[in-house]
Amino acid sequence: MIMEATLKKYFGYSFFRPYQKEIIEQILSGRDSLVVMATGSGKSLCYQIPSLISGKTAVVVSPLLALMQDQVMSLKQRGVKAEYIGSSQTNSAVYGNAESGQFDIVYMTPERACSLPSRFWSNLLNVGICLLAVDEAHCISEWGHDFRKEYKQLDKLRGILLDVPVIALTATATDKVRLDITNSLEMNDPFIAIGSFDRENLFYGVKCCGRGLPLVDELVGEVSKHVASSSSTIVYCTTIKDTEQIFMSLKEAGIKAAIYHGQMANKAREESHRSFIRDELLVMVATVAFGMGVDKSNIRCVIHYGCPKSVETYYQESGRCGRDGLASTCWLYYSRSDFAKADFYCREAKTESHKKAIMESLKAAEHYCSLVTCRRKFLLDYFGEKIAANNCGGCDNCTNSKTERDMSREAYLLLSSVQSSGGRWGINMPIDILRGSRSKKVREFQFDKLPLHGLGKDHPSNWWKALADQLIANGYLTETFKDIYRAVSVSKKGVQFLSTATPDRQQPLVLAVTSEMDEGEEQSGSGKAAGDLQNLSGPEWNGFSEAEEKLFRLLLDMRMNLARCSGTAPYAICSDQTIKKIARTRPSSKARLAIIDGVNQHFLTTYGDYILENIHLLSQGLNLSLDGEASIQATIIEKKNTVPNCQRKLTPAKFEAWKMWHENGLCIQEIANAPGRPAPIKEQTVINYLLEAAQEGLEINWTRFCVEIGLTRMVYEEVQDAISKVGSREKLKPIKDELPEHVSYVHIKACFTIKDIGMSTDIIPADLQSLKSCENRPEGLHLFEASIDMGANSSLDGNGSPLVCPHTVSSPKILAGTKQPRVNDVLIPAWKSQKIDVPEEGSQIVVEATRTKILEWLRNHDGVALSDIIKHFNGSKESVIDVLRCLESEFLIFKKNDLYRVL
Ligand SMILES: Nc1ncnc2c1ncn2[C@@H]1O[C@H](COP(=O)(O)OP(=O)(O)OP(=O)(O)O)[C@@H](O)[C@H]1O
Repeated sequence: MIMEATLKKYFGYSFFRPYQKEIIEQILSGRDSLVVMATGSGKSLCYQIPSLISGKTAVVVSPLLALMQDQVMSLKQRGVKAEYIGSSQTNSAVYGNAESGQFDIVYMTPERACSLPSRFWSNLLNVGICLLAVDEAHCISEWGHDFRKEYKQLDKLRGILLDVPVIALTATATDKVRLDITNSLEMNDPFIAIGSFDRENLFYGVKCCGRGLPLVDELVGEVSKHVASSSSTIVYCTTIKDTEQIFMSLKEAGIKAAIYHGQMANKAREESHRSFIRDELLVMVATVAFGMGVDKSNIRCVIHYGCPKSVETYYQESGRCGRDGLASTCWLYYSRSDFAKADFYCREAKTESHKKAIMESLKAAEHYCSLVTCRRKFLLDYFGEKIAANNCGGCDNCTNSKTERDMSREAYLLLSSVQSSGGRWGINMPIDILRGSRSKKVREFQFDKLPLHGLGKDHPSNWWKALADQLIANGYLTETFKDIYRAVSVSKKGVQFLSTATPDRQQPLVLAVTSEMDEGEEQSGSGKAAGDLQNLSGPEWNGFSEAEEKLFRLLLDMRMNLARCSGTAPYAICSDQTIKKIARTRPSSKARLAIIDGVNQHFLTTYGDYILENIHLLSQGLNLSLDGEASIQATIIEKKNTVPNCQRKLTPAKFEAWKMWHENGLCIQEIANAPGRPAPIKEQTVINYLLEAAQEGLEINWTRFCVEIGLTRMVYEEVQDAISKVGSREKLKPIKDELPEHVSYVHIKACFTIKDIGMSTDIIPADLQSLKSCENRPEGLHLFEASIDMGANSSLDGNGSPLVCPHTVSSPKILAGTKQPRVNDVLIPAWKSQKIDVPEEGSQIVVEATRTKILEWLRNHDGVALSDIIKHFNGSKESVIDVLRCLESEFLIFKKNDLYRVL
């Protein structure tokens, strides 16, 4: 319980993401842990929360000072006592305070950690260390892509910090690297958590500058689009020269950008970093020296200018956008000449095997560039994660309509040319032969005498290279490396193809016409991708009205001002995601502001009043009502298909069930027992019908549906966790086995549907008690009596889950002297409220519901339902709820599983 309370208090979140809770539990129990989870998946919380719970210091080893400073800045904005020890630390008291355990979290580099005197450690041990975290732990391994020898020496600390659990964290680690980490840190039976690498909110796209496309112009256009919408972009270049060139091109186009590379002075680099993370400059043009662990959560786009050196680095660098979970884009711009940079990348290699590893990495990155299939699938596959679907809907290859055609003749020519030239050259030689080159080499080997010579003149060289990529990807050609040189030969599959072919007849071979091949076709344009991004962002933001969009922008400006006044970065105050939620719900009180995801105690107490005042004024100016979630919910629903023309795929029984629920407003239970049926059907069957209707695109008021089946956001998160653990959705049973009893198959199926049709989880009530039931009724239906449910209109589905029929409840007994509950009052779901026994008039002494009294009473009771609180305070429901809301917003109490507790 304390874990959730701590999460909300300091970070403002109501739910843990997959694995976070288990990892924290393991660390708190003293067990070493290795965490391999995607960039932005929330690894940091795993070492931050244990310290806040245990009251002991967490020591975090992190590779870069800039990264530590960012982390410390963000943590301070959350009310966490954090500091770093390092050369740029200007506060001389930090060292002493750290040693005496004054901080929750202390950051330091590996060099610093290994050079601190043993007295520091023994003093800190005396006051208490809860963990030693090694962030970016792949730096330990020579097999990792950022090897740092200082990381190798961290094992020294194990001898000093006896019994202190070590947690190593990284976003990318192959099996070899994982083993290196656990061995090097002398981990003892570590708990290993490996999360999914899928970043669902990221769109992946590649652009190639075949046909002399003005790539830089294209890039400038893309960046200016993001600047226009006030969002941040990183452009990664492979060389300092490119970095300067792109920086200048942006400047010429009037785009202000920061620049960052290794030849700049430290101070200038720091200034660039600072102005980018504080949103003073929205674009950063940098070499890959920039960004390890950059914490800025609102980067909307990462562009790579030039093919990266490996898939690992690409995944990590591109993953720096969209850390707040909002839709973001990763573009890779490359030209074929990038593929000839092997010697540039190999210059650091000291051994043959290292050179080989670099070449293999480069080959994989090139493969990513020339893919014609799903890019997400490729990336996940690369990290050993299998997905069944071939179309992710979130990459250029899956969203652009692909042209395919039979290329058997061209394939025949290329394969023959490779074979005739002996299969020992790179792809350029066979292509030169086909294109009729009379170069010295061609003549020297008499390839100009081959019958194929000149037969491929019709296509430019890059056309043939694009075909070669596909033949390699499809296994007709094999590419091997010798030193930094590559050789292409015909594979077994290719030989088979050739053996059945003649110059005039070949077996059909249908391949994609890539942008490099199709000269008449437009390149996959950024305009298209922008549309695709909308799909990724989910319906919640598409439901923004113009006025709400304006409010969102104004609130971003307000956050910028707050950040400037507080000397911090805007994202450290709260994420864009949280601002969007505020713009959407427009809370009128602190209590309502507090329940928004991302709003923590520090934020509420420091900025709460100011923000509420602004929301009030700005909403008034824009003619927006406060507490507007319901109206937005309606907008979202309106946006969905309201015309039930999807009847076509539903059987009459299913469509009828949907109509009864949606149009006639009957609840699930009523539909199951509808008069006129020869025999009642199971409620579970009705639910399945409704879910199928939703999948067919019919409108469903999800909030109402969730209330009826008892699905809360917590249950949804639990189901997502279970899916991650099981690793597949194919079978329900293993997922159900991972879940607590109260989560039924019905819940699991509903979660699947919500996710599959791309609904935002915001439509799922955070808790059922605080729902305003009438807002969830279909338009024009007012069957619900304004009443507290005292009746027994609850029933169980096939799995023992409560089903609630909110509007078929009996009238409550209302105490004289208390106010009649209004339409918008809190609904107590039937199954929760059955045991409420509202006292008869005058039968009890009235206990006044004041802050102090409620707080004191809760202190003496561990976990109390709202109904029992109301009962104790003599049913004076309205004031009880008001007081509870206040106490909740002040983080004095919290609610979990519908029970109130003191924090
Ligand atoms: N339980 C949660 N609910 C909502 N947001 C969360 C949760 N946990 C973390 N986040 C947010 O997700 C974002 C990324 O988290 P974090 O910085 O910990 O990622 P990370 O895995 O350490 O990434 P990297 O590998 O890049 O360092 C942050 O903005 C963080 O506040």
